Amino acid sequence: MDEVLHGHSKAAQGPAGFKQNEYTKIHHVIGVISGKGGVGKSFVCGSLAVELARSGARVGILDADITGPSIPKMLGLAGERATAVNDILVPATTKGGIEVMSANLVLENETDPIVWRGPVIAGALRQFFEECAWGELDYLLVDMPPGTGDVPLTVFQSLPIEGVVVVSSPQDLVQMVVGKAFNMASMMSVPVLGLVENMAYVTCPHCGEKIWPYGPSHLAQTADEYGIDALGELPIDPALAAACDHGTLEDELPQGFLPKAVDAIVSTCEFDDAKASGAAE
Ligand SMILES: Nc1ncnc2c1ncn2[C@@H]1O[C@H](COP(=O)(O)OP(=O)(O)OP(=O)(O)O)[C@@H](O)[C@H]1O
Repeated sequence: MDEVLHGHSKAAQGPAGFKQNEYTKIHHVIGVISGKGGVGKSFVCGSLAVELARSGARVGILDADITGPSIPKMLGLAGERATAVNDILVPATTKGGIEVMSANLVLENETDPIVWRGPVIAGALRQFFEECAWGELDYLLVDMPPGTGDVPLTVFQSLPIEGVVVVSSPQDLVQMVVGKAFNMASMMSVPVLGLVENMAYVTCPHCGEKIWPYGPSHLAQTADEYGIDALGELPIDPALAAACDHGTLEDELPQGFLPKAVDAIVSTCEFDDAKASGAAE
């Protein structure tokens, strides 16, 4: 029974890992996950991509949140379509150079609901990775489906994810929803790079005072409990909510918005590169 609930290894459990094609050279795949929906996971994923791209990295986002895709809109790609050349998909590119593949970029109509069952979703994910010409990317960020169900499990099993950033709301820190995300990553043997608390506070537009509507942050305490890094608290910022709605996040995101999370990704990937080149010598 324990084996059924907790599994053992990727190889023992699920679909074979997706492979890169001849048009793709992705150096690092990083997931952004949350224990449940609506905590701002896509917002954090988009913000990380913007910051990495601003630093000069080649960045793509695979929007694995197939039934609730929100990446294209926040990055100004609403109404855009991915193209296809000889059955190979070509991602859409934002004006800042971030490549994006998302269900919303292949639907005839963006408001069409996606009512696909698990195996169809898994097929779409495979296409987005294996049949997509990503080119050379330093980082492919994967906006994971929320929660800990069938689809996130498929993503963990199929994509070569090197590490995940966990996004949480203030309430989730208290209600231990973070534990579900953390445990899922652990079961899949994927390192957790750290925890970001989204929507933790608001800044008074008049005096600049930080107001904590949900009480003092539990970020450090929760991160400690799981032995992972606390990657910072993010504000509720109406200007950024509007930027997501208007597709201008690339322009509006303040410089250095989530520096610890960006550093965690970059340093983990550098460490993995060093390990790989050491092993090759
Ligand atoms: N810190 C923030 N400040 C202002 N608006 C935010 C913030 N975080 C998220 N939002 C807004 O909240 C909405 C939901 O965010 P988002 O789509 O990132 O959630 P999600 O966790 O990915 O949802 P789901 O997993 O259910 O798809 C978006 O419209 C986004 O613009």
